[in-house]
Amino acid sequence: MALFRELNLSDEVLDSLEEMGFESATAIQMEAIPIALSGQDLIGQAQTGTGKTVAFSIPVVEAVDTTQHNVQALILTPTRELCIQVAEEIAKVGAKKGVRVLAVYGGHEIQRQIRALKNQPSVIVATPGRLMDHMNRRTVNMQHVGMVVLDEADEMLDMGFIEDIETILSACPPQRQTLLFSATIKPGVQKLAKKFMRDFTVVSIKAQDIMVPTIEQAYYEVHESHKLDVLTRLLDIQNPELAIVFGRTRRRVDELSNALQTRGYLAEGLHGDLNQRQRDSVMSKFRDGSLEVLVATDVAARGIDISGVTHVYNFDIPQDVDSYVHRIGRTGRAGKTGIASTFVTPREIEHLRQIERATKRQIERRPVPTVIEAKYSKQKVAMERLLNNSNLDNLGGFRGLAEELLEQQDSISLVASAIQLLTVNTTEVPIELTPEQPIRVKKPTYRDNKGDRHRKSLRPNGGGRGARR
Ligand SMILES: Nc1ncnc2c1ncn2[C@@H]1O[C@H](COP(=O)(O)OP(=O)(O)OP(=O)(O)O)[C@@H](O)[C@H]1O
Ligand SMILES: [Mg+2]
Repeated sequence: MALFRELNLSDEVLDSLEEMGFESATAIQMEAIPIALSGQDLIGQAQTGTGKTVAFSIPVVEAVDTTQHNVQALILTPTRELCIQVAEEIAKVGAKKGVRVLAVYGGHEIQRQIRALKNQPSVIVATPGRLMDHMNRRTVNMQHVGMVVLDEADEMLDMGFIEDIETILSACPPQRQTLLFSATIKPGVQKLAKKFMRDFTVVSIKAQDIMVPTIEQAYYEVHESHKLDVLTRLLDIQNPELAIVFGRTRRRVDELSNALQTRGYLAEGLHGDLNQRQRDSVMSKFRDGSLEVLVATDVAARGIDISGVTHVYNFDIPQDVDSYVHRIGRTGRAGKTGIASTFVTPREIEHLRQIERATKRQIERRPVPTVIEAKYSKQKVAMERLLNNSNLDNLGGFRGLAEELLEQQDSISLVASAIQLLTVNTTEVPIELTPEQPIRVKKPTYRDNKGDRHRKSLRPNGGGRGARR
């Protein structure tokens, strides 16, 4: 590993990186940063969670001239949550240099964005739809944009976004530098990218290494009607710090998050039908740990970086391989370990095999855990909670209460009763979810402006920007 100090960066950027706790550069950072600093166009592909954001944030920050008051760099992201996250990361890298960064995304009050744009931030991070809105209102000036980054580039050049991207790029100066990043860049994307880029360099990891080695992958063969029970058993047994559960549709996410709440889990849903305030609130609760389970559509599949996510569950098997790679990549980030479990109905086994072939990794089949195993795990967790209660030496008034109880009952019965109460079994409260159709054939998908994925066949009047609005 190379140190950032060896990469010829400005003192301000080095100071910021130190503040962030980063000393050595990851592989993609080591390779991509010098190329980007030399002014060349670049496609950067590296596994999920390996620091692509910093790999483009550093060249962005180095390129900014803070004495100029205009927009000099533009970063595009496919979802609002990622837009906010990337803007925060660039602001951190640019902190010592005093780089001003603005996140411009849909669902956020537009007048406030217009006022903020008038202050001429140096860097804009945007979702395409909202940026186009500002372009149409002439509330953003892109004449001085010297650098454009497409994060999740393959997704951005996918059919749902491509027209917006073309419009945005043609509003930027042609001599600008263009950087593309994603964990999944297929040759088709490179071909398409030629349209937007000058002579470009590709920095890429080998195809067989696409899967992050620190993510343990397993699947469970489960009938549709049995998925909820299996999920709650796994949650009890695996006891994640934070978990993301992916469902196929918005309805699925709503039903599943309600069901998990009913069964006593701190769970909430995230999808494109929620308003932005709800989306922000769910994300901030998940980030600060007051929510343990985030139930989401593919809107949370790409780029989202939350360090405590130890487990990912594909409640519904993802539509395609890329979605699988990105979804499970929400765990096992920055060298940490993670566990990804996928539920597969009997008719979807062939689809799972396709994913295995494409990722060149066998996904281990695991037996569905039983009620007894789940119960035993819950009891173990309860016992650990009693034993490791950090207040054990400082129970004050509770000791008096305990003495009072011990006058009436023997100690074993009382502790047993405490364990029982701590493991109240809400886990198997019967709840019915609306079944989802099994996935069999692979169909192209598109993404609407709320960030959710749809089958192409559902798309009204066959395409174009209009269909997403
Ligand atoms: N040089 C570094 N040293 C230590 N940690 C780092 C370094 N660079 C980035 N990180 C951390 O690694 C985590 C993952 O980074 P990032 O979100 O940029 O991954 P990514 O490659 O963009 O993944 P994805 O493909 O899922 O978007 C972040 O928490 C980030 O702060
Ligand atoms: Mg990323």
